[in-house]
Amino acid sequence: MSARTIDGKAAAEAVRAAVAAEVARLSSAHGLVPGLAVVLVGDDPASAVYVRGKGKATIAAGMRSFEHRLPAETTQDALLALIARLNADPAVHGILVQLPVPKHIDPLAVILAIDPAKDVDGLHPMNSGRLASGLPALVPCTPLGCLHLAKSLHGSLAGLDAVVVGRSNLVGKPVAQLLLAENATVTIAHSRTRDLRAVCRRADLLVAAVGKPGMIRGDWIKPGATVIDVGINRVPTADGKGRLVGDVAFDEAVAVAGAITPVPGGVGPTTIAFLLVNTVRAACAAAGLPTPKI
Ligand SMILES: Nc1nc(=O)c2c([nH]1)NC[C@@H]1CN(c3ccc(C(=O)N[C@@H](CCC(=O)O)C(=O)O)cc3)C=[N+]21
Repeated sequence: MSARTIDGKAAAEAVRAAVAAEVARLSSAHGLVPGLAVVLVGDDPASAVYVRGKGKATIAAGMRSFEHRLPAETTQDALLALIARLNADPAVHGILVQLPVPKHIDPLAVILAIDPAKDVDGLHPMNSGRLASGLPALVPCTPLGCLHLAKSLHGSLAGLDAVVVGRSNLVGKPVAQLLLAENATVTIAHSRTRDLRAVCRRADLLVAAVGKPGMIRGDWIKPGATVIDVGINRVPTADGKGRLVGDVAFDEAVAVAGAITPVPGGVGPTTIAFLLVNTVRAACAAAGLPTPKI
């Protein structure tokens, strides 16, 4: 038996179409054009690709895109000064500073400098705390994408055994909070978890967010389980170009799982789609309009 491959690209396209429709409505009914500022410090080529992808998707949805590419030697003070300007700019509703930042910059200082109302990455402790407390919050985009894919497959997640492998502030912890809010029974596993294979094998829904290519093997998966692979790892190939693989050994897992997200074409495209959703939500909140239903 072979698992169903979940089409993240199609799911993302549907979300982006809904965003574009909502943006058109906001613009004609309220003169509100949501704006997203993306800040990239340094010239990491992989990061530059994401920034370009985000900029294109933002324009295609009818929103404004503000890109700030700063040299790698930019000081922390200069970056904080830019964030202060973006916080004060009424045309900017969402701010995303691409991570990682160069070593001489403290990422926490950057995250704390962003106005929580514009924090479309959901990394400010105000937003992560609100999420954990069950209050309205801006939630990180990758976890929103994971939840969207899991819910479109399962409908209700209530009572499912969900195992999240990875405990980052950007993915592991918020995805666990979202699953808990959907009434799943949630285990957060990580590199120090004893018998990780046995823990993973209990999962009806397995979310892999560790950043280690192919670490989750076929025999770690309960037959018929849903597997959401968040890993985006570039591994070398003979032609020198490299290719993207997830944290799950896909060829093994596909023979065991009930449904699985591929890499690329799984969670990645939904991340960008929910970045647009978060920007529209932030814009509506700033304008005193109700949260849109997307
Ligand atoms: N503050 C911050 N927030 C982030 O959300 C953030 C970040 N920093 N730093 C880098 C990572 C990485 N990331 C990706 C988003 C989409 C794809 C994506 O769309 N990937 C495509 C393929 C892209 C390709 O082929 O190169 C896919 O999986 O199908 C990948 C990676 C967001 N990140």
